[in-house]
Amino acid sequence: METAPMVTALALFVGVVVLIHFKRSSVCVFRSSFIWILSQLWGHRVQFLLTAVRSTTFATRQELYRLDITRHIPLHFQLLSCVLKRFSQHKSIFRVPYLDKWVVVLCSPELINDLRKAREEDLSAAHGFGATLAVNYTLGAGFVTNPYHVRVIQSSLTRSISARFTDIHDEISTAFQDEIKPSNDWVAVPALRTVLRIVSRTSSRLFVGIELCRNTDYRNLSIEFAEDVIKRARIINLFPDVLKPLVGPMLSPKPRAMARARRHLVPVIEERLRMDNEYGADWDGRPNDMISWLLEHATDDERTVDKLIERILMINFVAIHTTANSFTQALYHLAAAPDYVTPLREELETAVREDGWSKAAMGKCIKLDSFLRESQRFNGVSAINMNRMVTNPAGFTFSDGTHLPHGSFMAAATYATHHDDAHYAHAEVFDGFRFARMRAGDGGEGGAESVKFGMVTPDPTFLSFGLGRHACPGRFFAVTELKVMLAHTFMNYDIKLEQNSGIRPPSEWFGTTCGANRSAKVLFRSRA
Ligand code: HEM
Repeated sequence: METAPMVTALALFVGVVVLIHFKRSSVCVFRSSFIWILSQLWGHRVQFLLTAVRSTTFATRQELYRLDITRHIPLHFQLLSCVLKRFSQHKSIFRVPYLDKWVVVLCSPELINDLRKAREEDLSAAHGFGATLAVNYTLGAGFVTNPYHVRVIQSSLTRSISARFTDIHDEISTAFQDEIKPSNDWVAVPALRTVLRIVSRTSSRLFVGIELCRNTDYRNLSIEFAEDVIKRARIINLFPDVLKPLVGPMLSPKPRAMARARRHLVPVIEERLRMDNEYGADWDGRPNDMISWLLEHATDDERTVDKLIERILMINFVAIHTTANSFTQALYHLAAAPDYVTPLREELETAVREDGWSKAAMGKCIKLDSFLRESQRFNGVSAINMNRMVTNPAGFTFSDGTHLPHGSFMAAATYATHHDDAHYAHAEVFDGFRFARMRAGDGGEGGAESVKFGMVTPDPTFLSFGLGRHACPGRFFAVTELKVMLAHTFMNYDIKLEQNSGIRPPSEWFGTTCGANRSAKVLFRSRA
């Protein structure tokens, strides 16, 4: 009985806090939800009309952003992706409402270059990722406060790709054989789920060794944790900051994932720590894997079993789904356009004849590299990349004079940049060897030596891996994995789409995220 007034008071308090929090950002959210429902019912004309009215109001209220009425469209989820895909192809800057904040979108190479050149103390990537992924409650605060895993990936992992190439190739071959049994008949394979298992095994072979990478529960944990982080972060971000410490721990996917990971990783890490403490970091037979690399860079407070497990979960999070989605998209492209297969096979056969299956051979496969880069250009994993927050109390001013205040969030319009005819001829057409031709024509320097237009080389018109100091440090490993997987596929199988229609299964958009089609199957048949 006595608790009733307290519960009512608490409910009122929470209600008021939520209202205050949502006062600014969610007026637009409610309005855009309303617009969305209307547009579902009566078509897109209503949506444009209401949006235009709303944009005018906004423009007169605030002078912060230069607005283009037809392009400043406040929407989220499906509409958000629609906006970011179709309406940001212009040389400007505009902002869109997420459920929890406004995000300023940069649409020209000049503005994106400003973002690339900005000092860390002006624009923070860590705060950008941190807020988007609610890291304090999902991955762990260390992802932002002490991101030493970035150095580990940049240096130790990237340096070890050649030395561990045989393991990468072996794990990919074995995983394909386990997942897609050799058969003279066509076998339908659910593409994305299968690829996720292959990528998870391959990454884990380098990260934690052959035994664990083939353990079904460990493999499922690596896949499921990343999915949980994304889902939970979206929910946690719906709450105002003041309530996050309350709901964050309740919704956190970390405790369950840690408990599950401990079962597999504790013995391995304890033994490694024991050996390192006894013999230093140079003992014979010390595995050349992620655990060793982390220990080489970790400060004392990070050298505990739990902290190392947490770090491995973080690395799995950034490494597995990105690569699996990218590969599945490329696989769909290849299955939909089998004419690419013969030139790809010929190129690979020549390279392997000269260098065997090695990193050097992969480096010589310019057409393969081009095909993968074009697939990234065409789909990517997100409509916007390079999330940053303005951390300078004085705000941030772009080279064109646009000023954003402290606390603003921004990102680069990747999809729109990639699909702009000003940057790519016939940008809406998938042209697998586009970059191979560009590379050959690169001032006569073309061929394997030229890194320009190569898959791992970001530039202001190719943003799949970001750009500048925070460009994806795992891209060298990811690209090696992607090349070996695609090469293994076309050398060992014939592939086609289920209906043999030549139409690539459409990507699935959720807000700004672009995923490979989850339900499509690809047919595989072993080559004679
Ligand atoms: C095809 C696969 C991949 C794609 C498309 C991709 C894409 C990206 C993008 C767009 C960013 C943000 C860059 C920016 O903000 O400027 C990023 C950051 C990052 N990626 Fe990747 N990534 C991939 C694979 C990997 C792999 C395999 C690893 C690790 C082994 C990895 C580790 C990271 C890390 C640690 C960051 C944060 C970098 C920082 O904070 O400075 N990624 N990635």
